[in-house]
Amino acid sequence: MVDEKEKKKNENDVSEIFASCDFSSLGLHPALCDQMRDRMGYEAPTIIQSQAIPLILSGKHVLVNAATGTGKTLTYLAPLIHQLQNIQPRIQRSSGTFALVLVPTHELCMQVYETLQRLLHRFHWIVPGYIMGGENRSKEKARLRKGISILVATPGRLLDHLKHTESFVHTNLRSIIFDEADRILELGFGKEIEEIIDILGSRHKASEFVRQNVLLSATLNDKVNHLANISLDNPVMIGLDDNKIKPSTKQVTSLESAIERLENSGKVAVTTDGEYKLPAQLNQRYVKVPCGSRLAVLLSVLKNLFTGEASQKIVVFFSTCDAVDFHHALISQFHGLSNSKSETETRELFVKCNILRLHGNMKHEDRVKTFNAFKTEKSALLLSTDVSARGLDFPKVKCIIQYDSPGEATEYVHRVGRTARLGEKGDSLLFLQPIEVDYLEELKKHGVMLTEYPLLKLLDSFPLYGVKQHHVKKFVSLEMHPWVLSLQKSLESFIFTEAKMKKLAHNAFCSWVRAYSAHRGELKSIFMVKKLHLGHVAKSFALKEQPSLVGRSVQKKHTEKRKRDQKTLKVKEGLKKKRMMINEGD
Ligand SMILES: Nc1ncnc2c1ncn2[C@@H]1O[C@H](COP(=O)(O)OP(=O)(O)OP(=O)(O)O)[C@@H](O)[C@H]1O
Repeated sequence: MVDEKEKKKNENDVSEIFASCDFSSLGLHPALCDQMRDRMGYEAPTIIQSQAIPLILSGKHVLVNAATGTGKTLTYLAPLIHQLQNIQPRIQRSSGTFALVLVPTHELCMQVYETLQRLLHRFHWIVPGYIMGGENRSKEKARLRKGISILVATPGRLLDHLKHTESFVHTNLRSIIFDEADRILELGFGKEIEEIIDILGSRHKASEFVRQNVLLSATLNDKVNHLANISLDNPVMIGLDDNKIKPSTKQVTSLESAIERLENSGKVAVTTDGEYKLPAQLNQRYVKVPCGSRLAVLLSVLKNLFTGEASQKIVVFFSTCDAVDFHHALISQFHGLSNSKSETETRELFVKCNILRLHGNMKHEDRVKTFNAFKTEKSALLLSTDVSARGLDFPKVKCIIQYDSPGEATEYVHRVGRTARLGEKGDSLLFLQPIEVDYLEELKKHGVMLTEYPLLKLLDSFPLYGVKQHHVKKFVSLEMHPWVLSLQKSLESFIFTEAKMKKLAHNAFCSWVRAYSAHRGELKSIFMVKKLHLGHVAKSFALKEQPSLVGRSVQKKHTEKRKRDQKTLKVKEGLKKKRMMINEGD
């Protein structure tokens, strides 16, 4: 009976992801369809693919908004390949670049290139290639001189070659794809993109060809408007709800409910206040942890996950590169509770796992190594900044932990989107301090709802001196939980005795505070740096003492301001806090 229910549920999940047609019915070349089915295992198109591929094939400018992990890469690559293989006589390397795919990060660049290579298996005359920051420029120049038919690129490096590589032929360019369009702009590539579009020709006519441009993301928002308006001509919108597009001119029905065409002016205006699409099978939770206990709780959650199941793939997101480095070093070396009774226990790592790290300050080759390793490993823990948040398709990731909050709701959506891809199950856990819980309201505005993680139950399950916590004593607050206290003490002693670790902790502390104060706009009222207790922040890096930030005067000012603000808040929050404490102890 249970099996039947589960089967029915899986069938429903599948019907929400895949369309009930096959690739050939979308108008794609039979050899491409065979390649996708026989070599890549793609039996049927996803719903977004079935909607967008015919439109892209028709040559229209298209704006695609679809949940993470629904196959947007194939949505644009398959029609590109179909269009290029159709050109007679066959295109030649010497004719240069016919299609350009712009992506925000190195890793996404490699990933799209790899998919492209596999798709082109039966079309050897169409040459794929990539250029990106960190790679050897002269080797790239040589490849461009030989000719790349479909070029995947990051914006900075592309602009560099457009300006300085004379042998780069782009007069035949027919399509530009902006994958993760909003992120390209968020990373500050707006000017580069404008210059690129300037050099490559307007959206209307590049040379004798009509240019087709396509923009895609799981979170199209008003940052994209400018880019859409300079690059798209009378675009078709796919997957955008009516309330995300202004002005909306048309009543939509059936298939058209997902396709809204702006007919009056061809201008795009996407609003930010709409709901984001998240995978329905994603189990989203949050955990409320006071700042000083964050590290102990993170390690406890990880220990539990890696002890519970033999193979686990988990990504933990941090706000800074220094924080990634510190936690990576700590988890790779920390052996557990110093006052634990068992010798063997202390010889084992506290969190036993294969640990990897990824961030923008790493050497390009190391980034590539990590990216490939995490893709192929069956069980691993990846600590990362937002460099992994966009578009990366690591197979079988079971859980996403956002240890440092993401800021914009869009980033939340992309981070959790690294799991629960293409109908698979996945969990996510967002860490929030009690002073940050209003962030849940911010997420709610975008239709993102989270339930609370049963943290005390988890902490109670850890044996301390051989006795399970619930046999010891009831307590009221999380900070005073014997397991947390004991773990925190061990972490602090470990850092205190290791000079290298202490240095990493100091750096991580400083950059974390800087990142915290850099929250933008409305989020500043949720993530208020002046509400932070820097001593507690230091504890979250296992530091016994708070390191100097940028000089005593700034620190003093901060403390005075915090004290003043705290006085005012005290009365208001007193009652609320008491209630919270009692609830926590219940
Ligand atoms: N029709 C299909 N059938 C089976 N698998 C598919 C199909 N289309 C794509 N996939 C696979 O689905 C996974 C997710 O695809 P992709 O990375 O393109 O998603 P996405 O929508 O771009 O996600 P994100 O928004 O996170 O970038 C990939 O592993 C891809 O190979």
